[in-house]
Amino acid sequence: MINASLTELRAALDAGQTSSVELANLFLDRIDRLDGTLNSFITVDRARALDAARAADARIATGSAGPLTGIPIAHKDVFCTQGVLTTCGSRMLSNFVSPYDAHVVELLGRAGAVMLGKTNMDEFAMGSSNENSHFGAVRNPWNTDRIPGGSSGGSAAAVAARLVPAATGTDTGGSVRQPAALTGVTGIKPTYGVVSRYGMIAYASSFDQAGVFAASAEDCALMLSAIAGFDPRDSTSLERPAEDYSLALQQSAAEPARPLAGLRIGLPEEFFGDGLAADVRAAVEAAIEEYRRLGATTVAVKLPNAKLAIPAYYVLAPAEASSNLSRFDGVRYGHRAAEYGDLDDMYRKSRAEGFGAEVKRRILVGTYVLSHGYYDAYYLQAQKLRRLIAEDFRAAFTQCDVIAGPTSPTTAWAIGAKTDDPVQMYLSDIYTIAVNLAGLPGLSHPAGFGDGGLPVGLQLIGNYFDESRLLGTAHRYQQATDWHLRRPAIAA
Ligand SMILES: NC(=O)C[C@H](N)C(=O)O
Repeated sequence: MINASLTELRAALDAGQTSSVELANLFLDRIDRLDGTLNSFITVDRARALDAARAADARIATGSAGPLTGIPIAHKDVFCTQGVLTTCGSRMLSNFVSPYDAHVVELLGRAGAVMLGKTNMDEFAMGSSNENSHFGAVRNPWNTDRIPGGSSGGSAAAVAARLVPAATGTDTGGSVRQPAALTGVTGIKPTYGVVSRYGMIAYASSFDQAGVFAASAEDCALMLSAIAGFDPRDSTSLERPAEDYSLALQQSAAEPARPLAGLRIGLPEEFFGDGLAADVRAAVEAAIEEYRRLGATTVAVKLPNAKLAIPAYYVLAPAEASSNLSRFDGVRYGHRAAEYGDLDDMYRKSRAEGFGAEVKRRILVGTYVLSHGYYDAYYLQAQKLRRLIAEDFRAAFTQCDVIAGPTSPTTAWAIGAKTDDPVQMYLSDIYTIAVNLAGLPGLSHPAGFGDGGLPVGLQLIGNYFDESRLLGTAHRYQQATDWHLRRPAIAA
């Protein structure tokens, strides 16, 4: 049961072969047993999970279950959960209990999914390795000396280790796709505006987008269908009719032996240049060969400004973060220094104590690039680069339907290997961040293994609102391959 797909779990629940309470206990017991090593959860709420599971079982008994009713899930600790701790991986919010649910939490709750707990993450989603959490580093289930990627590393590691069958994440600059790649699971970040940001603690609001992790594209489609759709409480939520992303997966192919016939895959030369590790390149090229075998054609495309994505992002995201994080002042909620003089001293001490080093670095950078005299030189320039990068993708999509390449230039590195070098850390998102700058959807799926048996991910990038095509493409690949079914020993 621990390796079952969401569809298989649904069938087992509906047939009475298992119950939601049984499933919740099964996965909660795994968390108890294994998460001491992985540290993928910040909060586990057994009592609440079992209450929700009992309610799900009652609903299943009446025949009114939806696709996710009774299925255990976990939420990244960036999503507000009423009555349950929401820390965002920070000391600043280590005592924060939200008075309301995030939109994503509300929708999955309404669908009857059973939240087991909240997953570990880089503080305020700032990081690419999950070493920036106030609650300690998360370990990669494939090799516990390695990082799982970040910032949604807790969700990715928990799904990879089968502590939970599916989980939510957020992707501001790669935070769903990169950890999905490094832990060997499937993850999708939809088009900016497809999922409401209401109740998702803001980092860089023009980039922040919720996404999901699961073993397969098929499972991700079920999760994404549950959380996508217009929400008037988020001003950037798009007024589009809700989509059922599973439908695209069910369509039968005109040519069964070549189910991807007609699909044009763009391969950007910039994604296969210097800096790409040989083992990752080999796995990704083999996966692309498989795509060709399935009927797709490949075409060389150019993203000439993609190399500027990291510098642009690391101006814009900190700028937005410096504004968003100004709300954490110790007055209404969050950490407040125990001793202080006047009000300014209280602010200063509360923020100095509440935020970790990377968060402080970004607040400083963000404040600097927005300041008088530097705004034009940095912030405005970065906005222009953002436009150029989006324009590159627009041009590429006149030649192809999806873009493919590696998700991450390397496999998971050793814990501590990049903590002293923030630029090296930032560069690990070299292939993912351009997608956030453009607001496009992106997916990462397992595509084999590199040196040391560490997972490699392949990234598929789609045009705006092409989530169905991304999921459908990955699904065809997964029907023909079994990388997504491989599990680390911890899940055997
Ligand atoms: N939040 C993210 O998407 C992670 C990205 N590496 C960052 O630190 O900003």
